Amino acid sequence: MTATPIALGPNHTPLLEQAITGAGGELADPADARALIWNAGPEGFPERLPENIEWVQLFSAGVEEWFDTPVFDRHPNVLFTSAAGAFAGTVAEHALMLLLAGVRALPEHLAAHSWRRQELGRSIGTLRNATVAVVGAGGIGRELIALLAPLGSRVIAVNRSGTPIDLPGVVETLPAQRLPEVWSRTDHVVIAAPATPGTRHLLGKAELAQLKSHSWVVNIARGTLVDTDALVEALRAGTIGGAGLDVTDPEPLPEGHPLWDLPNALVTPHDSNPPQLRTVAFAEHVAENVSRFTKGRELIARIDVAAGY
Ligand SMILES: O=CC(=O)O
Repeated sequence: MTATPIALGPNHTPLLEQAITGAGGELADPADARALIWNAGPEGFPERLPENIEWVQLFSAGVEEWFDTPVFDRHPNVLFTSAAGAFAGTVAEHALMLLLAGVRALPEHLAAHSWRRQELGRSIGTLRNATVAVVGAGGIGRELIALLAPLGSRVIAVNRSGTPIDLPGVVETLPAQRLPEVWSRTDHVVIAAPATPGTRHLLGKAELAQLKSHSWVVNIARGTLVDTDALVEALRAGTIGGAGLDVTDPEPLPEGHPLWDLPNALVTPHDSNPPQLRTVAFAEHVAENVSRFTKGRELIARIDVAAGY
């Protein structure tokens, strides 16, 4: 079988070159290639792709910043794929870490300088039999559900269509339009949905007001899905248990922002998928998609331009 010409840019790395050539591709210039593997953000992306490019693989799982560019409109005949799913394992692990840290009162314990056993112990909750709403049951959400199930959590999964998520631990799957029902029914919330105009501030003042005083909110998706000011207000007032945030709005979260100092906020700097893990996972994703492309099979993580992710 002849190798399929694939272009790589803007950064050539031995790992990605190996992923391409090992999966049936051969490195080529964009002018001669059938596909482009792009391992950076929108800046520097070619204004017009050569006509011969049929498929472009993008570098991130969330692609909302690409929707702020004319790239999709300019190339209506090109298939774009994201890295959705490629980093799901590491991001789900991080989400579980934030949720467990919150529910088991790790921040209070870290802040303690004396053996206040009775007082600290009172803040500890459990994920066993707790209802956890996983808002956005795509790649990350599903990985997280698989981690929550052995802990005995009862998951309400929310996805766009409401198509039942057939995984252990899921007690109910709801379509996105029934999200308003979820807040008062759940103990904790994990946000794992893509950033689209429709998901902006899906957790705001009115929604936070329906959560329980022990509820932890974890966001590993995008900061814009949560109304930051409303969250800060709820955290200050103690009307929810706390928030574990790998993503914030704004991002980077400026020094001096209240979220850094609130005792019931746990912030990590969007590093649930750090470079040393991302590089390897992205190369595996590229190898899988190049292999599919060379065999004429359907690619994974196709971007649905109309849906916005
Ligand atoms: O946030 C990181 C990504 O979307 O890949």
